[in-house]
Amino acid sequence: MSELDWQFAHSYRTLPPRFYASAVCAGFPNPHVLVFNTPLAHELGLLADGADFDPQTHADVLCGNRFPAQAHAIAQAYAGHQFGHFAVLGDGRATLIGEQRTPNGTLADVQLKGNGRTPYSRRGDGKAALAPMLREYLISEAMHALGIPTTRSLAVVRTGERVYRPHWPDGAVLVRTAQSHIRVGTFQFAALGGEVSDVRALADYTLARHFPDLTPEAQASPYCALLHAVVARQARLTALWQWAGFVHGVMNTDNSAISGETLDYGPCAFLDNYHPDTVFSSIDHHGRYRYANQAPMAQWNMARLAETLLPLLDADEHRALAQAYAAVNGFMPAFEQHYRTKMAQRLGFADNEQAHWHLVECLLHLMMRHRADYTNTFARLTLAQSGNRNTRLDGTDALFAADDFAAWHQAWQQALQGCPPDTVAERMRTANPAVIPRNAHVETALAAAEQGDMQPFHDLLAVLQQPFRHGDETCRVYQHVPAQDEPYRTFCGT
Ligand SMILES: Nc1ncnc2c1ncn2[C@@H]1O[C@H](COP(=O)(O)OP(=O)(O)OP(=O)(O)O)[C@@H](O)[C@H]1O
Repeated sequence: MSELDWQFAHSYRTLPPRFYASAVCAGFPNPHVLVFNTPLAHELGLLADGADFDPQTHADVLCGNRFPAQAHAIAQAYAGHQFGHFAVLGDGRATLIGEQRTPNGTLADVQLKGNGRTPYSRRGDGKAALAPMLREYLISEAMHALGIPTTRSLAVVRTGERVYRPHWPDGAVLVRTAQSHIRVGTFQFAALGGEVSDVRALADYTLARHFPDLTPEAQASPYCALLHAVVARQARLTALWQWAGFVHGVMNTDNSAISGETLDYGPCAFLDNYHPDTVFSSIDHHGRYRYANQAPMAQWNMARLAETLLPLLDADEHRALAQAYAAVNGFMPAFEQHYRTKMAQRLGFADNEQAHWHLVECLLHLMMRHRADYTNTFARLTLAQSGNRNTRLDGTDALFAADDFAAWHQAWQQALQGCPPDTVAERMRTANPAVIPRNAHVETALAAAEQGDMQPFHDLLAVLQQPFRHGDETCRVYQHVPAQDEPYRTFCGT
């Protein structure tokens, strides 16, 4: 039976000691591995291809009861603006056990989430409940399959103890991997002590780890280049969220990853019917992180990052500010470019010229007016364009029967004239997912898992791992849109 081949680096520990604290092993009574991501283990170099592996024999390591011999477990310090209010935070329920050297030469953080208290836990228990950890596994893997940069999920381990939450649910640990867990909030933490040398140390570390082409050795203005590079990644990420109809729900600066990966799957969810004001988080009373506000909020987070870098940008305050403004102001044009291109592809266009974008805008407006389902509308158009004209999908009937939609459809088909139909259909099939992790289906799978039945979870996961299989019968079950009482707001726990 194979072992997991941990090849750890501990580069984060080269930062000044105030950036982290040592973490200790957990003592869970009866850990049981519920789900293990074998393909990801291969990608990370943890398992050889074809290896005979039983994750159960690694339950103690995967839940944090025992650290691998090569581990130097730490909790990372960070700060963050949470719903606009600044707080000093840190991993209160997470432990970085090491940075795995992957076969392609990069480092990937291996972090346990929910494995108990750390020096940053404040009054929290450091634990996590089963359903939210399985939810993070499911949605992060769905995001990955959709081509959206994200932290990944290696395993979920039920710990064998109950945690103090409503209904005393089972406790669990998620094993999460990431290009890194450096956050905008990590830079805010670095700047907090007032030592420019701390910000410089973190910036240099970030450059070396994520942007090796931009290091001080390679660039005249490495810190300005770093800011531009992070802005570019965040702009692309946010555009992909908008394209997919993903509402992150808690875009605090401590959840904004410098790597440009989606981080923290607490109150997130995907749109059912299209409406720009959709909010899923029950604590987001003013809609700060509503669907339509995600790009401005991501840009706001970039401004917070820029503030921390000001002393490194230029000795002259005005010149530093000018550089910061220029970088942060680059967010919206980059976002628009990515978003419009992806949305034009949804309608089969290769480019996002104004006339094509106008068609997208008009369709979104019609979808809002007719309360049409976002994903299913594009999936139905895709099937129709592929010659499958009679396929009806939930949440699209009112739209497709409307006169204003017929006029739009005619204009769209006219715009497509001259484009090879097969190319258009193929472009649409790859730009429009057939399935997304709809809240209702996710909740059903999690409820079954809480009762000890993991089959619905695995069935849903299998479909989400191949989201572009239009017309597939298995997909159809998950294209069903259950009736909603609340039109635009859904509540989901974290
Ligand atoms: N049960 C808990 N015990 C201790 N600290 C906690 C607990 N739950 C959350 N925290 C801490 O509260 C802060 C905000 O929590 P949030 O839910 O945004 O993060 P998270 O989901 O725990 O972690 P991440 O952002 O890494 O996914 C973080 O510093 C987190 O570590």
